[in-house]
Amino acid sequence: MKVIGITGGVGAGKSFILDYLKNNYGAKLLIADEIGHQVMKKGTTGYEMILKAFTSKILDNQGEISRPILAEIIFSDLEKREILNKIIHPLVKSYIQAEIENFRKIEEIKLVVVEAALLIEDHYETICDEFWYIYTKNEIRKQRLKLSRGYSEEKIEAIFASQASEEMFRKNCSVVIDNNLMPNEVYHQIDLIMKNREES
Ligand SMILES: CC(C)(COP(=O)(O)OP(=O)(O)OC[C@H]1O[C@@H](n2cnc3c(N)ncnc32)[C@H](O)[C@@H]1O)[C@@H](O)C(=O)NCCC(=O)NCCS
Ligand SMILES: Nc1ncnc2c1ncn2[C@@H]1O[C@H](COP(=O)(O)OP(=O)(O)OP(=O)(O)O)[C@@H](O)[C@H]1O
Repeated sequence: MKVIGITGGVGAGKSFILDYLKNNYGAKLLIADEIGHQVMKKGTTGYEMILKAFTSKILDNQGEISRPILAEIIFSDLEKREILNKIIHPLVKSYIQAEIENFRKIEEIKLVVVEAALLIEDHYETICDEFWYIYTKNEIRKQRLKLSRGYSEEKIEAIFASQASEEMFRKNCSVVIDNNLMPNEVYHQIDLIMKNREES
C-alpha cells in the first residue's frame, strides 16, 4: 500500500485532485481539514481544550466552535495560530496514523492519499511515502476561491501569509502538479505519474 501526501496552499486544488485519485485510482482519502473539524466538535477533548485557550467568544449559537470566528483570530495572529496548532495537529495526526494502520489490514486498499496544507511543517514524512505539491499561481487561486467560496481578498491574503512559500513546498515535494491548467490537462499529468508508478 502506498501513502501519498498531497499539499499546497489554500485553493491550490488539493481536493480537486483528491477526487480524481479517488474516482480513478480507488484512493482512500484522509483530509486533514475535515478531520480537524471533527476533532473540535462539541463533546470532544479538542473542543474543551480550544474553549479553554480561546474562551467562549469563539462559540456560535449552538455552542459549537465557530469556524469563521476562529479563522479570523488565527489567520491574523501567529501566536494564536500556534496555540490552536498545538492543540489540533497532534489530534489530527494521531487520527490519520490510526486510519492508515486500519487501511493496511485491508489487502484491497493499494493507495491512500493524505491531504493537508501543513504536511511539511507537521512532519508527515514519517507517515507518507512521498509528497506531491499542487502548484497554482496566487492570482488563479484567488479567482477560484472568490468564485467557489466567496472568500474576500483580505481573508485570502491572510491565509496566504500564514502558509508555506512556493519555494518551501518545491524543496520538500518530489512531485509537482501544475494545476494552473484546464482539468483534462491536469488529469493527464496525474495519469502519466500513476502510469510511471505502475511500471517502476
Ligand atoms: C481556522 C479554521 C477553524 C477555519 O475553518 P474554515 O472552514 O474557515 O477554513 P478551512 O478549514 O477550509 O481552511 C482554509 C485554509 O486554511 C488552511 N489552514 C487551516 N488551518 C491552518 C493553519 N493552522 N495554518 C495554516 N493554514 C491553515 C486550510 O488548509 C485551508 O487551505 C480551520 O481551518 C481550523 O480548524 N484550523 C486548524 C486546524 C488545522 O490546522 N488544519 C490544517 C490542516 S492540519
Ligand atoms: N484545474 C482546475 N480548473 C478549474 N477549477 C479548478 C481547478 N482546480 C481546482 N479548481 C477549483 O478551485 C477551487 C479550489 O480548489 P480546491 O477546493 O480543490 O482547493 P484546495 O487546495 O483543496 O483548498 P483548501 O486549501 O482550502 O483545502 C474549487 O472550486 C475547485 O473546483
